Amino acid sequence: MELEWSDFLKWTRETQPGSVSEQTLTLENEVTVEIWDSGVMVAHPPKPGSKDIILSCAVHGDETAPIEMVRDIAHDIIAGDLVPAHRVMLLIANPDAINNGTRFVDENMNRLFSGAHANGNTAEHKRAQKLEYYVQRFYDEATGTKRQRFHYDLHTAIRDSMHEKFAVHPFTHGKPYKKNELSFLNHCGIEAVLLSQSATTTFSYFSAEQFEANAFTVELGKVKPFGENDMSRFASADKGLRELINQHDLQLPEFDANQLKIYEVTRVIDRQHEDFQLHFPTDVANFTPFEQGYVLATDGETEHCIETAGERIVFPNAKVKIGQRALLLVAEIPASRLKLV
Ligand SMILES: O=C(O)CCC(=O)N[C@@H](CCC(=O)O)C(=O)O
Ligand SMILES: [Zn+2]
Repeated sequence: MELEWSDFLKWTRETQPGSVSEQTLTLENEVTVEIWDSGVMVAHPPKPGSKDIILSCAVHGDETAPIEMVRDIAHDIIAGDLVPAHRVMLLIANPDAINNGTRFVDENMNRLFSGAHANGNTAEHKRAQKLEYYVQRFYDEATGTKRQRFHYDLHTAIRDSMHEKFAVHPFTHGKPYKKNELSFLNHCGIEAVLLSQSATTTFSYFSAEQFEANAFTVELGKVKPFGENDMSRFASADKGLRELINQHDLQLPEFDANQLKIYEVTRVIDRQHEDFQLHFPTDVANFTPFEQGYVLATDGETEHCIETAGERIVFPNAKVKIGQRALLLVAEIPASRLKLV
């Protein structure tokens, strides 16, 4: 399949990952664009700034709004309308799942990073391994000192949410949270940050843990089919990410704790039995609180209840495979409790 530079998403959807030879194009503005694989584009100006920025989408194939955002960013770079000041990698992670119109084909790709891809042999396992390699290569190929690494893994959620836009901050293993990163998320219209308290096998945790990248899973709204997204609802995130790319030294307002809700993950409930049921309807939004004692789920003989007042539900999903996360419980904490730098 001949590479269609002007329609990276279409070409990606028509091309099998792993079947592509690398290609390079130098634009009139002297930005070099490289294609490393289906869905893998790297752009760099002749004198890149200090940031190495990764934007990924379609780790879940039916989360179309971020795919449209990344598609348009790729298009605007190729057209010369968005001129990167820094090295940028754009990833369309799971083209097969996009074509299938589903979250995944065989295996949830966002459970296959940090080496978990070694436990199976599906196309998603192989692609996750390749994506890890591309991330490593992208960060390793940077030259110059004092590099700042970024990875925004863009998603939309299955349910409505009391915070339409929120980010999951991968577990820091005790390292402090960065005020300028929280400010940037806020600048992108993110209303809440959820602090993960354990190692995971998500894409953002991989980049944060392996490469000390400022990496986040960013939930920008609700899953909708192509053509049904109101892109005006994604405008702040789109603007912020484009500014990160095309400004040498993006100036951000001071971190304002009043502008961002902070939640800590209090419990991760993994499905253990075939007989797993959630005891609230599908239209209950993420971050909804329940009263103490409410039985949220039964898993075989086990009941999962609200243990402390103020606990809220996030990402409930009774259909996950046994052993995978079926529900997160979170609680709001004051920003004053955070170790910040
Ligand atoms: O809406 C849902 O239930 C899932 C949305 C989603 O895909 N969330 C990510 C979060 C990843 C993280 O915890 O960093 C996922 O479940 O993979
Ligand atoms: Zn997702």
